[in-house]
Amino acid sequence: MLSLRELSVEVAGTTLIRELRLDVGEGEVVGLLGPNGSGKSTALRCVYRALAPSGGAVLLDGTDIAEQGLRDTARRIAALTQDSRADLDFTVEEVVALGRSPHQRGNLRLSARERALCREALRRMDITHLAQRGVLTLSGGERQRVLVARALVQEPEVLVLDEPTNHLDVRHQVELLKFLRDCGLTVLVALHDLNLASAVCHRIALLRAGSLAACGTPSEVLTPETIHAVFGVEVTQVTHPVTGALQLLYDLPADETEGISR
Ligand SMILES: Nc1ncnc2c1ncn2[C@@H]1O[C@H](COP(=O)(O)OP(=O)(O)OP(=O)(O)O)[C@@H](O)[C@H]1O
Repeated sequence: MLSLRELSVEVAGTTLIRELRLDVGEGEVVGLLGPNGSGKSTALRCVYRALAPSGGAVLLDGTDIAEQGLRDTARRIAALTQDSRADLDFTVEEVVALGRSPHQRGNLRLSARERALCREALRRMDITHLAQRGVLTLSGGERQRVLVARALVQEPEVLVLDEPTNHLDVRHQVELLKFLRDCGLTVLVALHDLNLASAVCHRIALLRAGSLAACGTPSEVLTPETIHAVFGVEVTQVTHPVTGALQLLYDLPADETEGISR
C-alpha cells in the first residue's frame, strides 16, 4: 500500500501541495487528475523521491520511504516521469536493461532470468523490432514505450507514471492503459484524458491548486458539477454503450464554434 500522508510541498514560500492525503491499495490503479499547474507532477516527484516534501510523508507499507536508501526505494517504486530521459547513445535493449540497475552492484551483468525479463518487457511494449536501434533515432512515442519497458524490468511493486500517454498514438494509449489496469501492480498515474482515466482507474484523485478537490470512483468524481468547479468546462455524462464505463462529452458553446472553418 502506497500512502501519501498530509503531504505538503513548499517552494520559495509558495505552497504547491497542501496536506495531500491519498492511499493507493495493492493492485489498485489511482488516477491523479487536475488542471495544469494543480500539483500532479509535484506530488508524484515526492513519491519517486526527486523531491523531498516540506511536510508529511510518503509511506510504503507503513514505512516512510525517506527512511530507506534511494536504491531500496528504486527496487520497489518505478517511475515514468516527464523528466525521464533516454538520451544516451544506447540501443533500446541497453536502455531497457538499465531498469535492472537498482538490483545490481557494479557492472550491469544480466542473468538469464533478467534477460528473459527484458525480452518480455520489449514484447509487452511492442518494441521488440526496435531492440538494436539507437534510442536517439526513435520517435517520441517509441521512446516513451522504451521508458515503460525499462520501468517494468525494475520489477517494482509500485508504478508511478506522469502523463504516460504523451506522444502515444491512440492504439498505444489504449494498450498502455489496458496494461496498467491488468498488470496487478499498485499504480499512481497522472492523466489529462478524463475518459481514459474513467475507463482504466479504480479511483480518481482530483487536485485543484495543490489540494484534493475530490477522491473516489470515476462516477463519484467525474460529475458535471465537479468538472465545472475544477476545470471550468461543461460536460455531459454518458455511459459507454459497450463497456458501461462513464464517459464525458464536452459541451462546446455553439456560438464559439461558429467561426471555425471546416
Ligand atoms: N521549483 C518550482 N518553483 C516554483 N514553482 C514551481 C516549482 N515546481 C513547480 N512549480 C509550480 O507548481 C505548480 C504545480 O506544478 P506541477 O508541475 O506539479 O503541476 P501539474 O499539475 O503536473 O501541471 P501540468 O498538468 O501542467 O503538467 C505550477 O504552478 C508550477 O509552476
